[in-house]
Amino acid sequence: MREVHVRDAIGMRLAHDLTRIVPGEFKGRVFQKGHVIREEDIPMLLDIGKEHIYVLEIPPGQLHEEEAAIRLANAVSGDNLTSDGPSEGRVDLKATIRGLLKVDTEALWMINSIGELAVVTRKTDTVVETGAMVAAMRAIPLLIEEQKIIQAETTARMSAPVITVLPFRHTKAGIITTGSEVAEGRIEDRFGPRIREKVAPFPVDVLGQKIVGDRKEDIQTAIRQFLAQGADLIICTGGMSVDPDDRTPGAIHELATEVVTYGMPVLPGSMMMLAYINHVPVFGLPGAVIYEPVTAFDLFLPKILAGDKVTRGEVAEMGHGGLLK
Ligand SMILES: Nc1nc2c(c(=O)[nH]1)N[C@H]1C(S)=C(S)[C@@H](COP(=O)(O)OP(=O)(O)OC[C@H]3O[C@@H](n4cnc5c(N)ncnc54)[C@H](O)[C@@H]3O)O[C@H]1N2
Ligand code: MOO
Repeated sequence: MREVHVRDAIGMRLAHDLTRIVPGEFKGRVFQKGHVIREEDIPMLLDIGKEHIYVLEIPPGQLHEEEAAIRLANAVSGDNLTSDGPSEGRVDLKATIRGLLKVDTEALWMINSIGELAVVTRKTDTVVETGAMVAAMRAIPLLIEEQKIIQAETTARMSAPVITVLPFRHTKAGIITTGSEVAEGRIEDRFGPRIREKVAPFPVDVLGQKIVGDRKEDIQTAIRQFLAQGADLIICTGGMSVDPDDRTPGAIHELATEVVTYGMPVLPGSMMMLAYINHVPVFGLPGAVIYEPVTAFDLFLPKILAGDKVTRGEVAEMGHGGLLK
């Protein structure tokens, strides 16, 4: 901090907040710490009795925490985000839509390894509401080496973007329910209502539900019919485990252009299948989805509805933290 005459302080930063008091009318902050003094501020400064003020001296090659936070936010922010601040040296990123938060976790790790700065996010692949705070960032010291921010900016540019929110797409879904016990009316179908409940928070139109038995050909005919109707998501239920009547995985497998996985390191829901027929994702949901409140299906559904392609690598990573129950 250095003491300077106000007339010499133009372009310098205030070292602390300045308060004005007008009896009966006003008491509060008129200039904020870090504020860059402009020519037009001088009359007000003199009005509140400040002929001399303390300014922050920023040596070349250093950045004030607020500028550092603003630059970090600009560097990491992708689509559907707005920034808020700086306040107390921190800039926040908020979602401007309801969607799926995507964080490039590797780039984030690299940025946070630079030191003396912090970029903090919610977990990637979480559903975020409009207006929700999804990330916050700051420099740790009041003055930070500009080189560190440049390094963060370079890392962010290579991964573009580090943080983004994907919108949920308008999706037409077809439900195919297998199982002779349901087709023959021995038990009441519980899967249809369950899936409608799971997709309700998203822009999904359910084209319909086809109740088929355990014949592979019937499951495949139902899949083809939904594709012909323009379905961009197909959800098959039941018949996913090891019994002779469990024909769903085979039926999907034969029609699929890509099977991402049959079985995954998540419990409950480990017998789930995810495949693609061209660009249309196809789920095979195990019985556990009707019984358990949260399963593998809940982890994958938002990604699929945001059009985020699921890879085998991501599936394998889910074992860590995949014990949901
Ligand atoms: N020996 C093994 N047994 C089981 C395995 C395994 O790997 N080896 N996996 C277990 C897991 S995990 C699950 S989950 C379950 C269920 O898997 P399925 O998807 O094959 O389910 P189903 O056999 O078709 O049905 C199980 C149960 O749920 C009832 N069900 C099915 N669909 C409906 C419906 N639409 N509405 C109402 N109820 C429905 C069905 O009647 C059965 O009672 O397998 C474990 N076992
Ligand atoms: O597929 Mo089962 O859902 O792991 O319980």
